Amino acid sequence: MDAALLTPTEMGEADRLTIAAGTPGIVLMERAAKAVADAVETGFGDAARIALLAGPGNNGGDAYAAAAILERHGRDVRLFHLVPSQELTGDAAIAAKAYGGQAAPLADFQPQEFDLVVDGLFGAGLSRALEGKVVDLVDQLNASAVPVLAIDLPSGISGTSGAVLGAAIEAEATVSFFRRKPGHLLEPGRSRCGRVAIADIGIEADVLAEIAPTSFENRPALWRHRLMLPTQAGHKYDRGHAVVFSGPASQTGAARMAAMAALRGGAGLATVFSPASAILVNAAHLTAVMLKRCENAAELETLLEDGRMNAFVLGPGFGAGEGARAYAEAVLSAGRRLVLDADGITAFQDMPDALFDAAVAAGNGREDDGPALVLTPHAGEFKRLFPDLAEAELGKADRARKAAARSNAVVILKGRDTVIAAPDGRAAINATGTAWLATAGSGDVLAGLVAAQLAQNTPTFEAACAAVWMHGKAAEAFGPGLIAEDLPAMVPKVLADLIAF
Ligand SMILES: NC(=O)C1=CN([C@@H]2O[C@H](COP(=O)(O)OP(=O)(O)OC[C@H]3O[C@@H](n4cnc5c(N)ncnc54)[C@H](OP(=O)(O)O)[C@@H]3O)[C@@H](O)[C@H]2O)[C@@H](O)CC1
Ligand SMILES: [K+]
Repeated sequence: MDAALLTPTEMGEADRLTIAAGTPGIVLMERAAKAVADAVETGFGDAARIALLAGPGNNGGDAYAAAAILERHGRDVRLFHLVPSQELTGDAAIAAKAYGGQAAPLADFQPQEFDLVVDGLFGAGLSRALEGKVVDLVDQLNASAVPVLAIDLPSGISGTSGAVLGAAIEAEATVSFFRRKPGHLLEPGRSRCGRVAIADIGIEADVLAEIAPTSFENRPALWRHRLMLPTQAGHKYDRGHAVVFSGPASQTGAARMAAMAALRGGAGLATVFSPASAILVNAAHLTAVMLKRCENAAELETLLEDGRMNAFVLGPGFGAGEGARAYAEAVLSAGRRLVLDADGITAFQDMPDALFDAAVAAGNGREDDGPALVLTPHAGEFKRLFPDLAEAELGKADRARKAAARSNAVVILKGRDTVIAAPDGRAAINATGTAWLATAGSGDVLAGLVAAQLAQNTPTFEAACAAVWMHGKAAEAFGPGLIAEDLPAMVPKVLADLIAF
């Protein structure tokens, strides 16, 4: 549960359970405020004049309590309130009463008079879009060069979806409590948060068992124990056999990159299935990866008789047309797990139900492994299979969750904040990677890395999560100037770190 993310509602539940177990809410607020004051001291120690903005709820209460601590530390603080303190209720009212320092209405706030602004306007309780004077204030603050430290979330960011509701503060740093929220990791929330620090305010991890969160940060803690890493005694066939379908002669590179990634990711063997016309081109480039002719569905049926070929990739550079549909359906009905990417996804745009039905049929009896199908769409490909979900007012995690449930597939919805979702409702949000990953062929390598895990019998959701994480780590390890071919070569280093983990 280390990787759990809590939605604002779930965080409220953690709060409620902790209070019910005997810790008063004001104590939690004091601890939250202490964490905020500590973050001011460590991150903004030389800020001479500090403004704290207090909203109408407990986020504002945290601001009052932090102002009191900073003042006791001798800092020059001034508090600006959205509503008069007499209108506050509960713990926020207690904190406001205890603060005896300077306070003024928010209308008097001028960002340029300060070296640091602490944002306690809205946090987990944001329930609608910001409007009116608050939007003007946010715009003015963002346009100023004054750094902002956000309490819990930058005001205006949804903790559930990371969306900007009306307008949102751009923070340099954010202090949150107990566990991250999805909005800290999903864009644009992630960028608005700046550096995120999570403070322990005395909420015990055992509340998570009762809350049963379904969102997670994609970290090794989530899947490391399910990974099948090679053992000394193992044989190459124990590590499975990944197969990648090649496109026609003019577009074979994508399949080879995916196959190389499958091998580097730990598959015992990798084979490219190539149409006859592309055999020579593929042969000229392959060494460790093997090559077999696969001209049509009938030939595929025969090739599928080799039961050791257990994980398939279809789509990278495959080309448009009906061939992809027949191949995908054949692989799934033969009980093999399939990563469907790029052209493989597009091939089903006019008949997504045919794919989903095949995945449901293949998924039966696979409870231990999870779904037989992995879909790896970017936003445009996602829209081809799930046009209604692409347009619905949903956060990215819920969008991917609904797609996974509908298709009975693990869905990797790609982007800077890639989400991996399973039909059972779990969703992991990835945070590894660099801007350099947005490069031609990067997705082909990812598909191969997923297949590497599937070949090694890692359950589908964990396989997808591990592959996405490694893909990002490989990019981080390489650094600037990355092209897709560089990624497989970085995988050994990423695996070494994982094994040492
Ligand atoms: N959970 C924990 O463990 C702990 C939580 N702590 C802290 O509590 C914070 C959550 O507090 P919270 O629930 O009071 O919500 P908060 O973010 O202050 O906002 C609610 C207020 O804003 C209002 N409002 C909403 N949207 C609005 C809009 N667009 N425009 C205008 N108004 C709007 C809303 O009005 P209403 O919707 O009721 O009409 C209500 O009055 C959390 O972020 C953390 O900082 C810590 O103290 C320690 C432990
Ligand atoms: K805030």
